[in-house]
Amino acid sequence: MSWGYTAKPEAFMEKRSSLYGKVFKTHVFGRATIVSTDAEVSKSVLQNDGRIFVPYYPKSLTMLMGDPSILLINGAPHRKLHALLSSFFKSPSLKAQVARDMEHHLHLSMPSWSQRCSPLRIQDQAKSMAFEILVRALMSVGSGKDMNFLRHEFREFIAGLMSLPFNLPGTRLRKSLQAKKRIMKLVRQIIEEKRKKRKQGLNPMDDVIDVLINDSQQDAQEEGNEIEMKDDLSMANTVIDMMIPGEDSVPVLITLALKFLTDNPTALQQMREENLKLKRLKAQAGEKLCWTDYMSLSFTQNVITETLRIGNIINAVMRKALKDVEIKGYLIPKGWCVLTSFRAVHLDEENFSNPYQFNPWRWKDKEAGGFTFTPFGGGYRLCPGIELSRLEAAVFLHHFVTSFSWVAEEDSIVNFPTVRMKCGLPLTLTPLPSYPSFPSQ
Ligand code: HEM
Repeated sequence: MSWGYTAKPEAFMEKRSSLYGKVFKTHVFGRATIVSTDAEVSKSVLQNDGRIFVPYYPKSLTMLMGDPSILLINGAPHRKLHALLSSFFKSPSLKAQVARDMEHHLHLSMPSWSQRCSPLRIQDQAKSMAFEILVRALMSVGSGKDMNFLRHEFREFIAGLMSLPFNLPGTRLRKSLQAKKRIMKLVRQIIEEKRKKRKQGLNPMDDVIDVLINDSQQDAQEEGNEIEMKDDLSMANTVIDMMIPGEDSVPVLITLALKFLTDNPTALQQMREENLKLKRLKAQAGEKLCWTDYMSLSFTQNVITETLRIGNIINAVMRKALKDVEIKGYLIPKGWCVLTSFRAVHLDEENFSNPYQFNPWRWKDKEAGGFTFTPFGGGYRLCPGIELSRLEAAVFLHHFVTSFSWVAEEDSIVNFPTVRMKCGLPLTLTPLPSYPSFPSQ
């Protein structure tokens, strides 16, 4: 853990890899653990479904996750839920909504940013926007009382994810569990209202709750069962647990991209030119930007890819072996944990030349895939939010780099327990001649 707080946490891995090879034994959170910094071994671990490896999280986290939770379930129920969510998150209608939502939030916020005398903490702004967009995609709650309630309670809930696992009055974990109960109550009310509307013949597919209700109704019909209360409970749990990986990662991606661009003026200039060109073309054609336009900005996408590689928003994932298993000559004994370090692979010179250099050009004409590049994990648990995350970041970055130039205050990246900018990346902004970004709104 002490390595985690340094600027180079992978030095923990490098030291041991140099002594024992790319796969070695150690203790993480007090558990006997095998660490893999080898892309091939990590690939095999990630590609194995719940028969050999199951997800492993610190105890406080599992106590806060629901039962069942997408992050913990295995086998056929997991595959079904993962497929449902992935196809919803990939749908063009959701992407169009997410792009519009992000534009809307920027449209409301940017005028006040351009007039500020004090620096703007970009991480806080991105966080607030990404939270609202996520909640809308999950349960169609818009800005207002319920959104503020969810924001407050969710903050209280996640504060306990990495706490001591004691559920006693006054402990951090107990406070987080209580916050989760309050969120559950609201989410269950939303589910009930949606069910009532369905009885009146309305069957929208606007958000994750709609997708889950639809699925539970189909199951019930096929099996000739009544919808049970436990269906709504597990649905509420699924929705809340999806907020855990979804909430913080996109704003950190946006903030890190701006940090790396600040440090690399040539990359910033190329990205600004690419985005200004698109903006001019659209203005000449009298058209608004749509989600496919943002995704077609190749250099911007390369900046996002390189930010994911070097930023390592999710450093690693852990699995527990259910039986003895041998991978590439290494024995992983039953009951042991495996930590697949994405960070070590992304920063390994064997996989990327000058790995510590932010170099978006390395991705020119190159697929951002394979098992040496796994910011979104891989195999059965590959993040369903991949495309949405890239889209949100691209929309934010488009409007930001074409509207402002900036000077950044001194700040540094923190890598533990989660990746973020220590001071939220304070920027002093100057509007560019191309500002405002939303002439047509
Ligand atoms: C930059 C942004 C993001 C990064 C880097 C990221 C990374 C990851 C990684 C590494 C995993 C794999 C975990 C494992 O193997 O145990 C994962 C899973 C997951 N992510 Fe993301 N994520 C991002 C954004 C999102 C968003 C926006 C959502 C939207 C709701 C989301 C929802 C999920 C879910 C539900 C899972 C669990 C999938 C499963 O276990 O089947 N993520 N994410």
